[in-house]
Amino acid sequence: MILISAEEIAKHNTYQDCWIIIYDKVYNLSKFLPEHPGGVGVILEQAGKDATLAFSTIHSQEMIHRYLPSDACLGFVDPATVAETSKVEERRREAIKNRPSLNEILHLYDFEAVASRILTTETWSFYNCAAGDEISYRDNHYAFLRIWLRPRIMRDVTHIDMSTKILGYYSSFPLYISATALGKLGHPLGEVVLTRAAHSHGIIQMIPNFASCSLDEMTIARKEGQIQFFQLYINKNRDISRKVIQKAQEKGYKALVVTVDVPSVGNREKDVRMKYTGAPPGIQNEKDLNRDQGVLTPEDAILAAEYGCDGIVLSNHGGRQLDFAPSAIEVLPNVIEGLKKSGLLGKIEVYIDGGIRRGSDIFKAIALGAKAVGIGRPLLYAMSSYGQAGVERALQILKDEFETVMRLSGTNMIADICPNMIDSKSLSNHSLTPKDYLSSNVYDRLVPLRSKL
Ligand code: HEM
Ligand SMILES: Cc1cc2nc3c(=O)[nH]c(=O)nc-3n(C[C@H](O)[C@H](O)[C@H](O)COP(=O)(O)O)c2cc1C
Repeated sequence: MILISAEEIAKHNTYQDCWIIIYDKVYNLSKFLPEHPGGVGVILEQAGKDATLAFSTIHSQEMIHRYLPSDACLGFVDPATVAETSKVEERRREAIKNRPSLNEILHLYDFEAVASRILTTETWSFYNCAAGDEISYRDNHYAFLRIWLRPRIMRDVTHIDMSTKILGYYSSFPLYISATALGKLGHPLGEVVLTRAAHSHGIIQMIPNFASCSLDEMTIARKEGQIQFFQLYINKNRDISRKVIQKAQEKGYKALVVTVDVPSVGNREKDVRMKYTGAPPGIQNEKDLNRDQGVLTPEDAILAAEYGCDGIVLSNHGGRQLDFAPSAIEVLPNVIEGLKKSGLLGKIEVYIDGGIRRGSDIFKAIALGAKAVGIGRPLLYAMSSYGQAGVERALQILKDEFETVMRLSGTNMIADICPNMIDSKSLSNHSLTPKDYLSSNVYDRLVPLRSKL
């Protein structure tokens, strides 16, 4: 067995001379590189390094034998020379190897459990964290548990049409992908994975201003006729924002979604603690934001309508900004009522996000007056654990659950889902939340430092 030191491998890191490590074996990819169907760049980023993780989230192991001649394998990396950081990689590699198969995944919490093992501690903390004691974050989910259904029977539910329109654009069911920054922390292809899955399911993706992928990468990934919206943080220097908007328009994004709830970044303790042990690059960019406040009250909803917005997203930013800001689902009835009283209902579309984990959550939001709902973390977890196939499965699970709830509630189309299909009288009574073991089993508790003493 030929052993090659990590130091030696690191020297072969160029286009002409490219070695990488996959599953402890060293490969000379110099000849294969120009032919790699996924492009030269992704492999060059790994040149001279252990590429197992990047490789295994995209390819199966047998791909190597199918595409590379046997003499491309030069030997094994000498384990004695592997740096400490690779032990982290080793843990992640094991987690990928031992992850359940996709058809064993039954609900969105399964993705969260798998991702918590696969992601680096830093990325997990960034994706999972929320503000303060994470009360708003948890209540985003719990609030849905305070709404019950009022199913109607003796109706013909043979044909269910889940399709709807979001700002006039078709969506196969009332869900869109919310903007979440820094997708490449979780998957080498980043947001492009979400773009492709959104297309497979006929839903709209909201592209984050702070995407890891360039606008070009995401535009190229877009299929003919696919609709994307662009999320924008307004920069203090308005000229910069104007240029970004112009570029987004040129690239064919159909709507601009202005995030107005981040005048400064919330106090995200899980993430902050991780920064002491080394933050993933780029997160600090989030500080460079604008001065407005978020839409969580009827007053601001009316203001947004008066400013001429076509729609609003009720959101507490996934509980990542102001702890004890109410959940979007809880404020939804008040906002609808406020718009109605001002004669603005019907002039502006209302969307919500935060804590959507089940098809029944979507149903409850529609019944209370939302046009559609957005989803953030669960898709990041699905993407990080299983790539595009994972995101597609997550969306399919939600679609199937939603269809079942529609059918068993006696509704055939979205217009049938109205306030009297649900019982929301306990929505604002926070002491009446039932215990949800699935959600609490994957919740990553904030732990005081005492645990280290
Ligand atoms: C042993 C070396 C490798 C072989 C034989 C290989 C082979 C292939 C093949 C055949 C494809 C076409 C798509 C498919 O059939 O899935 C592909 C795509 C791709 N590969 Fe590799 N690859 C290798 C290494 C890597 C590495 C190290 C990365 C690092 C991230 C990578 C990233 C990608 C990406 C991003 C795509 C495009 C996938 C997509 O667009 O969906 N590959 N590769
Ligand atoms: C990791 C992460 C990054 C996010 N980045 C952004 C962002 O860049 N811009 C934005 O407007 N919202 C951002 N959000 C908020 C989401 O758009 C959305 O409001 C939230 O994720 C919904 O809650 P959920 O994760 O429970 O589905 C982010 C959320 C997460 C979890």
